[in-house]
Amino acid sequence: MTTPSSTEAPGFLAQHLPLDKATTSRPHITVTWAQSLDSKIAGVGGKRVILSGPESMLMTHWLRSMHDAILIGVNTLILDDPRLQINLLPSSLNLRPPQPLILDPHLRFPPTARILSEWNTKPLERGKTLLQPWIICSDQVPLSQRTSLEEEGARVIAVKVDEKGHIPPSDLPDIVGKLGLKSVMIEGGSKVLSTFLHQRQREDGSVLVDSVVVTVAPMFIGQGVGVVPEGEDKGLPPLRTVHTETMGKDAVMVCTVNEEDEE
Ligand SMILES: NC(=O)C1=CN([C@@H]2O[C@H](COP(=O)(O)OP(=O)(O)OC[C@H]3O[C@@H](n4cnc5c(N)ncnc54)[C@H](OP(=O)(O)O)[C@@H]3O)[C@@H](O)[C@H]2O)C=CC1
Ligand SMILES: Nc1nc(O)c(N)c(N[C@@H]2O[C@H](COP(=O)(O)O)[C@@H](O)[C@H]2O)n1
Repeated sequence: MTTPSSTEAPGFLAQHLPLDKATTSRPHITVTWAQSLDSKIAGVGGKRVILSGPESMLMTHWLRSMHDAILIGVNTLILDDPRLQINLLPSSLNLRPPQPLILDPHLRFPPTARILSEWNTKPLERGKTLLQPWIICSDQVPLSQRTSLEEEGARVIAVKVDEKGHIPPSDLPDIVGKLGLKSVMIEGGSKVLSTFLHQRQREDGSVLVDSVVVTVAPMFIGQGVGVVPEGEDKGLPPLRTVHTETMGKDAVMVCTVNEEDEE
């Protein structure tokens, strides 16, 4: 069993993930979540549940610190009002905070969201513990709406969407590459996890998702939000576990997508 250090990234993460925030031109994509034993990531109506114990939560903050950006869907932003920071790690390490990225095709982002209000009200923390929230929306959103959110302090990036109105997962490497980001940690929620796991390949034929890091907490949620939405459990990629670690009460699995493992 490992208790992660607050001054050094857990060795198993350093071994398998982009500690140096990736050096190649191909952005590294990690998909991660915390789940219960009955494969739920939140309670009824999307109510946030603290699944991770202190040890695995610290690991998640190390994982965040190892990526250039943290990406979530807009529902998670609205339901959880997350910080997406690395505040469990000591500030003396002077780690650059990861860039918050929100997938929000219709620009439903509430200007009251904590990641924006803290950016606006704590100017001395900018670049230290806080980065400006970047929101990726559809290029069909009227310019006036985009400008209005930019005036509130966010950066809005307009991109083409797919027939479902989603930001196409296969376009993400290109989108983040153009933004100068070399690695992205996708934290959820359920719909975003599902579309990214289902999109098996990049345009060059390589796997879209390089790493999957799952925290399994020894608890049952019962009714709630599944890792992927109901009915979307077909067509998920074969995973190969490259490391399992017990952290406090939780198990943390590091996996890769291995298409050749599929029967
Ligand atoms: N335990 C854990 O580790 C985590 C749990 N959660 C939980 O997840 C829940 C929210 O999940 P969920 O409701 O599924 O919502 P998501 O957070 O996955 O957001 C989904 C929305 O993102 C937009 N979107 C843009 N591009 C895409 C794309 N490619 N694929 C999917 N969606 C896209 C859509 O917005 P639009 O509808 O406007 O088109 C869509 O409805 C919350 O309850 C939260 O607590 C979240 C993160 C981690
Ligand atoms: N690793 C992990 N464990 C849990 O138990 C969780 N509920 C989550 N949720 C994710 O973390 C976000 C909240 O982040 P902050 O604490 O505000 O930094 C939440 O929105 C989910 O993405 N993760």
